[in-house]
Amino acid sequence: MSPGPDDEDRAGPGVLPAPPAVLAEVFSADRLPLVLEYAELLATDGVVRGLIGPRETPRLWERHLINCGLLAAALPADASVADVGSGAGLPGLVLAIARPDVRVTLIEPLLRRTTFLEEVVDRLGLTNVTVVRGRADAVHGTATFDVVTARAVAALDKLATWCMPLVAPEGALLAMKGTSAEDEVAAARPVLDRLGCTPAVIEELGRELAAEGAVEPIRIVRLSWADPARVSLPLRGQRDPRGSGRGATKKKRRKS
Ligand SMILES: C[S@@+](CC[C@H](N)C(=O)[O-])C[C@H]1O[C@@H](n2cnc3c(N)ncnc32)[C@H](O)[C@@H]1O
Repeated sequence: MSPGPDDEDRAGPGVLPAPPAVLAEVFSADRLPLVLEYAELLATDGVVRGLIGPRETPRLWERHLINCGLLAAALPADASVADVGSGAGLPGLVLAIARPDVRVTLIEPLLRRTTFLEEVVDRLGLTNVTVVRGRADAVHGTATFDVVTARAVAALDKLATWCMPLVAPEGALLAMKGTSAEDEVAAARPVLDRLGCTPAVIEELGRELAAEGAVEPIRIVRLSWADPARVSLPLRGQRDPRGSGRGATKKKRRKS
């Protein structure tokens, strides 16, 4: 599922295929121009700057934008969302485009990537996105979120250790995992138990569209706190995320 890391060939931009008809079933009509513009930026700047592999351009729609767009259906209304390891913005930027009601924080340590993310946010005029340059654990104790997302970042045991401290007591980690989901859940079980998670739930999204043959469904692993009343999140400073109602408690935007 990786779009091609930095060490992949820095080939020129590929040709972005015409968007498939199903795009209009995943994104509302008023958001389609933003998805098209983002796709163009990924296929051009994103490839030239080594943020997405050139071999991904032909499958940008199905494998990346539609794949991430399907996750939008799993977000509660007005949720605060943190996308850990956003890379070139997948799935975080896609979620922010698909769902203007949610507030998305993109957490990404690499400067080259956060620079691109901030440029895309400015170009698209997205007002519901915050870019944080740093590793997930640097945000521990400063903010919690209704939903934490991650795609192609780490195995589930490591991912849960990085992400669960960012999950609000009633929130959830939604890890996009594909066919490895069951194996990863089994391997991570001791870590998930130790963290205090509910048993992991594997969900499939996009089934209806898949039945029409239009898309591949996506598979996510959902992790929540087993006992939200007793969640003890490591806090720095004075703010208690649990007392702040829904959503993130702190926003950082660091210009590179
Ligand atoms: C393979 S890329 C996937 C990018 C994107 N999620 C996608 O699906 O296209 C993994 C990303 O995770 C980031 N990353 C690695 N460790 C991280 C950590 N501890 N906290 C936040 N991001 C991390 C990397 O910098 C990289 O951008």
